Amino acid sequence: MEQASRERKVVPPGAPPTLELENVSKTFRATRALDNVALTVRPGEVHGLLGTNGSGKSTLIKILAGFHAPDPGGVMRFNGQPVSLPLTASDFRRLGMSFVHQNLGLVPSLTVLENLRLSQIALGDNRHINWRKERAAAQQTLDRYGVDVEQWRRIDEISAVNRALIAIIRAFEEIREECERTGQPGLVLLDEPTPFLPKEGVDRLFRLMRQIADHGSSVTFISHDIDEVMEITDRVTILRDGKVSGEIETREASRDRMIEMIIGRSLGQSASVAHEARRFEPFAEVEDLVGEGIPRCNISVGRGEIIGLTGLIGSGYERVPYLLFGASQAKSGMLKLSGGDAFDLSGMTPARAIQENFALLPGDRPTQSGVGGMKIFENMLLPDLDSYFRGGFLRNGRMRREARRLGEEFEVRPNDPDLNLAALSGGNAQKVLIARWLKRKPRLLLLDEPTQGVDVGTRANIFEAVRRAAAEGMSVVCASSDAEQLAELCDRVLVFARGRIVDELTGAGVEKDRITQACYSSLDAVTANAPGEERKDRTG
Ligand SMILES: Nc1ncnc2c1ncn2[C@@H]1O[C@H](COP(=O)(O)OP(=O)(O)OP(=O)(O)O)[C@@H](O)[C@H]1O
Repeated sequence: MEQASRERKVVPPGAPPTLELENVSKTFRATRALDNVALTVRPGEVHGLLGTNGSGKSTLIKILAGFHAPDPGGVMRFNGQPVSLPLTASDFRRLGMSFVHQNLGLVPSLTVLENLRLSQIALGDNRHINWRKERAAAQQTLDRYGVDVEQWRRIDEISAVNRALIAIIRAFEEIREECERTGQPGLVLLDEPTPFLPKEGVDRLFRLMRQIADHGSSVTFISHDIDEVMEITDRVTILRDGKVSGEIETREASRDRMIEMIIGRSLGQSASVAHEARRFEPFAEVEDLVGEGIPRCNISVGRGEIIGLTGLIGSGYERVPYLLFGASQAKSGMLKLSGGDAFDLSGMTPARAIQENFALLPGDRPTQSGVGGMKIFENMLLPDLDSYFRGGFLRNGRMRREARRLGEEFEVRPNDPDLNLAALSGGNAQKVLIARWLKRKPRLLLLDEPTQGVDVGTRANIFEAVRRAAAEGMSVVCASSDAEQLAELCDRVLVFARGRIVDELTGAGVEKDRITQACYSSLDAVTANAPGEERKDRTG
């Protein structure tokens, strides 16, 4: 991928770093989340903060947001001025820092205008809001960043890309006035803002980040996507087990070197898969599935086959796993299994699906799948509780041992079955939930963005575990917007547009660039094919 322009405009020579941290540590009971961390972010720089799941990235961001107090002894300077730690929750704005957290922090039921001007409105005289003035200010902001969104639309009505853009613009606007007042650069910290976005959306976000950096402020960017990191960052700092394990200029690092610095080993060949077109025994036929956003679709899945569902955001592919599991109600459709069983999908429920030994790993795992207040071992073994009862008593010891073994296999850190799920980092919580379903050996595994937020090393392990289970006969349907992930994992990929399957890639056609290309040509295909469903078939 081509690197964006590295032209700088207004950074005076000899300017101090925007942010400097030294000896920052954070201990949560037995966990040393950060251990004497040092971080330097220069003015006008896009700085990547990388590391495996649980390496301490979010903890560091939360210290800067005044959410966590670090252990005593840490040093912080902002634009060369000492800042005393811990920060309070209002310090960051005064200093000129703002944040975009993973959930973007927008209010879905409010309009673009209200979200953009929320803090100004809240700080002003809210007995009389001058909407004409607010509208003009919001339009000026949108124009300044070249973003074309209707400001009266509610946030939940606009695209995922535009939502992310609005969150980033708002973060930058929050610091702009302070920076103009002090003449000092500010810092926007982005914690994985790009998941789920198609390539074109990521490109727009990156242009915006560059625009911010070109005006002398800095951006700190957390991501597990190495290609994105290579494309957008100037320099990266890498955390491993709470310590800084490296700092490097991006242009001096190859992709493999970067991965090695993050996971502490080379990925080897495990992440690639040979794509010869294979034949599978039939396992399931989905016939005439109709549901919200899906006018009609038919899918066949072989026994042991891994099929990917993809398309541009909003094309409907992401709804299919939920409709098959009964987590969203289908209007009609049949699921026919090769053994002769047939299910009316309009009456499917998650309880029925679990009874049939189907499993669903939803995309929004923290809220839809795991129970944060329950311990790791309870979360892992929840669907199997029956098998751990003896004489009316739950055999906690056996459950803990099993959970620890699974934790080792899936590299959960820290591997302590008695911790609450909520105490794990996002990626580690995901590993627990993936382990939970794979342990059950489901007949049909339905995945939505299965390795979202999971680091590159663990991602390879998870794919290997899924492939192993598929080799033993488990069928997999995986919805994902990540072409690279689909190419690594799937035997066959179905491309959706406007709720219909418009393309099918098999064999050598299951390749990152071809998948991306198929997503972009999908809209033409649906226009040409509508209203029927004649899909192209590409075996490459
Ligand atoms: N509130 C908490 N209580 C106890 N332990 C915590 C808490 N928050 C984080 N930790 C622990 O601190 C360590 C660092 O977690 P952190 O969330 O910072 O990792 P991360 O690098 O952001 O990971 P990911 O890429 O998965 O988001 C982990 O071992 C985690 O379990």
